[in-house]
Amino acid sequence: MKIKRLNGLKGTISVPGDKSISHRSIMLGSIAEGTTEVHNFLQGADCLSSIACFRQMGIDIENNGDIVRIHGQGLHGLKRPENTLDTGNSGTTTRLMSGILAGQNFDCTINGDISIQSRPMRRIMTPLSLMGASIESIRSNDCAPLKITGQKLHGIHYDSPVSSAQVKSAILLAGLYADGETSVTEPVLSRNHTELMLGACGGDVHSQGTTATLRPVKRLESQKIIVPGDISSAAYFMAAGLIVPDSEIYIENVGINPTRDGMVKVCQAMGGNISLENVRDVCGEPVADMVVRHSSLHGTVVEGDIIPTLIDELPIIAVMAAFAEGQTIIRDAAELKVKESDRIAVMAENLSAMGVDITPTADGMIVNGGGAPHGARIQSHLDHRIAMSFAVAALASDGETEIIGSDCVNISYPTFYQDLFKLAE
Ligand SMILES: O=C(O)C1=C[C@@H](OP(=O)(O)O)[C@@H](O)[C@H](O)C1
Ligand SMILES: C=C(OP(=O)(O)O)C(=O)O
Repeated sequence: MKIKRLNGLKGTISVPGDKSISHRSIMLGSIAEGTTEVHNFLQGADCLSSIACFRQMGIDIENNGDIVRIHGQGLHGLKRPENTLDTGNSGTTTRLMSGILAGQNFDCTINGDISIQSRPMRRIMTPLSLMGASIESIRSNDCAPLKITGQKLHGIHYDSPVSSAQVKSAILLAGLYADGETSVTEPVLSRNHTELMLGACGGDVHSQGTTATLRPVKRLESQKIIVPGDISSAAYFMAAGLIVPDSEIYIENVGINPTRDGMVKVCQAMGGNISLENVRDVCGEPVADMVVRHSSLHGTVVEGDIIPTLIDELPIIAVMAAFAEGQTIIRDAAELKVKESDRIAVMAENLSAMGVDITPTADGMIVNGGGAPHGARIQSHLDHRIAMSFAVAALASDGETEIIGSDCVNISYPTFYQDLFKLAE
């Protein structure tokens, strides 16, 4: 993909459904009683991996592109898969599904692509083992492939060393199969979609501060789920609207759950002209429309409790920092190293190639903005968030940018390039 500078992005955009909520709709729908109907399901490769895995366990899932219907078989209705469950590129599928598999009455193996095979799984293996699960890293490297032999589980209280919704959710989902109460305390509150969605389908779940507590129930009920637009996908349009001169973009139907909305706060802290309209509730999740106008940005510090609320947006925040006056410091974000790529190293490599003054640190990066980034050959490292971030950077840079491995946007946003270039017509 080759991209040149553009001016004046204008128009209305509706980003696809939230990835986190789409995954959870498949998992909870599969173990609920009755048919779960999902509207605005994200048809990205990651969520299709979740569908494929639960189909392999005997769940009938109809996907007509507009509406996904999951014919749930109840908490104990999954069947032993004949083959390895393939989670593709999806950390969310791998970790959340492991929690469910830990409590089944069968054994199975799960594995994913080369990136998944290097992402840390010890973070779920430890708490699930404390619950009585049998979960083994087949290559003894704490990564997938994982062999999981379902067991009778017991409830635990777990003090998680990381603020990770995937860890928290794996434990809570296993807790559905435990003989007592399960609770998780995390250092900083991470996204709470699992708690909200479990509550909506009849789960007994309570949150207080950074602790979520679940008691097992006999059954979960199916739901109609309307998935809000993904703020992590909207983030590229927020950034594009702010850094591309003469732009004004209206982004419709964006989920603004307070455990996910750090990007809006950072845009505003950098001087971005971004406002929320029509704030409403859709299926228990807050949703808004956004108006974004080109702005002169200045540097900021992104650290502490806000980090989990924008963890996937840090690559595009680093791009905004490159176009802002002054210094931006990102810290407390060591988690970036264990995503689809090492997002600290890859942002440093690629922004440097564009002539940006960036220093990677152990838990983030320091970007000195105000230069004039120029086009370059960008390696996506097959990380969708990296490809999308540099497509936006390219629009405001001199010359031409080539993104190698640009197709990986398919993971979370298959129509990304069409949607972006439509705003320039
Ligand atoms: O629970 C989820 O849906 C997700 C949680 C986050 O990961 P961690 O829990 O590993 O921080 C995020 O990066 C990922 O894109 C989706
Ligand atoms: C980290 C991400 O997803 P996952 O962990 O599900 O692979 C992401 O989408 O940026």
